[in-house]
Amino acid sequence: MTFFVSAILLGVLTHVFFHRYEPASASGPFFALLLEPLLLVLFLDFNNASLSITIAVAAAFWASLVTSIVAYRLSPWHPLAHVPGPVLARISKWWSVRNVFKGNQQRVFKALHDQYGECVRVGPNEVSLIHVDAIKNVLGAGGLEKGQVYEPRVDPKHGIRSLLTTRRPDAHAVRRRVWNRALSSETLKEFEALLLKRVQQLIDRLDGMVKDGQGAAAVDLAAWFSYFAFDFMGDMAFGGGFEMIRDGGDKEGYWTLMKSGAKRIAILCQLPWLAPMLYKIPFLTRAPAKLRAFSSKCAANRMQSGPKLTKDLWYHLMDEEGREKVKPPMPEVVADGVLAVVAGSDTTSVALSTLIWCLLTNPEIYARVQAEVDTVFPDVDGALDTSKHDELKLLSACINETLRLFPPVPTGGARQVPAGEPRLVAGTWYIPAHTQIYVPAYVIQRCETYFSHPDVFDPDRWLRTHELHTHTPAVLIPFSYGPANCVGKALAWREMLLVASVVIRKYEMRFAMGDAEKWVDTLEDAFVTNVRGRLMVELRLPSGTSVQKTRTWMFPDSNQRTPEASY
Ligand code: HEM
Repeated sequence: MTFFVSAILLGVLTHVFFHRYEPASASGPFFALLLEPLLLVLFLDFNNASLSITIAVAAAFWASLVTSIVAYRLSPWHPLAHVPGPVLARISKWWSVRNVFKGNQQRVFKALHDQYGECVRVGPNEVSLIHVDAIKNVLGAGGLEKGQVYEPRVDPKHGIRSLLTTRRPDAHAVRRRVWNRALSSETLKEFEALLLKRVQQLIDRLDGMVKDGQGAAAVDLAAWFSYFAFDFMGDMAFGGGFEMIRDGGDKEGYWTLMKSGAKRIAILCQLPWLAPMLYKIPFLTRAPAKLRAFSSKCAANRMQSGPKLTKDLWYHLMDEEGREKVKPPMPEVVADGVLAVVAGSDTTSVALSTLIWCLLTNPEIYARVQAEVDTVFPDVDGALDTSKHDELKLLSACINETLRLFPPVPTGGARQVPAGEPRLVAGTWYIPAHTQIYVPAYVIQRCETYFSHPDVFDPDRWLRTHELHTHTPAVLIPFSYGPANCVGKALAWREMLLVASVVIRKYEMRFAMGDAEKWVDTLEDAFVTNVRGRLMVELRLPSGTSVQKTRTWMFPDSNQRTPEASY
């Protein structure tokens, strides 16, 4: 009897201890939980200790520990007791792991907000908040710092942080200064030659397929947009290295590696305390290590070759111009190069794919956009002229509306309330210290409080001059908000407008498969959206257009032909 009472007491005490001194890694607690029952048995009755008694004591200890944790998390004494949410989410993080594993976190969060309201408890110490003021107070300057959820994204072997995982605001601001310079409106012009080269290559490949299909071809546009965005970001970050458009797929396997890694990391982010332990398992670190080795090789090549067609992102991040007092450390620049490829490729390609999907499911709007693009670019070759992007009002509205309905980063990372008093974050919501707060773009942008008919694709809501309906542009946050918002926003807009207008100007499009309307249901929330389904679209040249003719596009700015040989 003494054994069991002691085991139960020890279970409760262990919970109190770990609650007070929360461990950063699971390895300490893991061994403590294994050893404690054994030590208890030896301590209470060293002479009569046996395996069966130890097992029974361990079972009582663990049961008491779990009961104590669950009871506390559900109790009215928990600091988040005032926030409603599903029981499983309040009890354990494994509920979130399941959602991320299934890839439907954004849809689950949406359903929960529909059920419980603007603030929902989505984890034992986590809330999701969709109040307009939370955008400024959580994500804005002077808001909250990035939460623990970012820790598993840090290079496990060397502890090197990228810009994204630099959580301390002062350190982040220092690194961000270099990035801001790298992706300013002036440098955007510099990158245009690289961008146009890849757009030309993409169109050449699509043209080739259309020609082979004698005027029409069914292609997986989502895949080709991915190849384009990945190759382009490889050019930007490392002066080249990826050739997916040329190969028509992922011959080298690095794209697949990144994608599978992205999902695994998204899952681990739900269990930041478990990550240091899991990262000791070689099987789990093999993929990131391979990726790191490849990135380092690309970086070394780039160092040797210098910038190719024009100054690239590496040029600025490595400060090859010599503007910083202290040169950025090479490992950090490599980490930022990988970040650029990860952050800048799938986001942009998903946005382009969902845009085309939205247009094809709304034929009237598609016809209007087509008319606009044809008017702005009367000559098909002129669609590469980025100086006319300001005239693409309806296309820009369609991109805004696509990013509203399908933000490529649907939930994003959480911010964390610092130690101390509860913080008034928005409305009447006081959120206690150490709580992680999500402001999910997918949910807030589809909230009826902020937009009329929020689930309808209605680009005109961005064009109306006098508003009859509810319209709150302040909650459009596909690029996040504040000092850690997307630094590549202007570049992403340039890419999206360019590729979309070229494709729309050049081809007539329609779904090539019967059930293509369900394609958006295959979009997974793995931090950045993961496209699982194929977006099969039939591309057809308008009658009277020849493939040959359109293959001689010129670069409007540089007057330079595409260097075919370099593909
Ligand atoms: C449609 C395209 C894009 C969307 C929707 C998008 C969205 C976002 C979002 C939501 C964040 C914040 C993530 C967080 O707080 O955890 C972010 C950060 C970031 N994005 Fe983008 N992004 C896009 C394209 C790009 C491009 C083309 C680049 C080019 C390099 C880029 C580079 C970055 C970087 C470096 C960060 C980290 C910023 C920081 O922590 O200060 N993104 N992006």
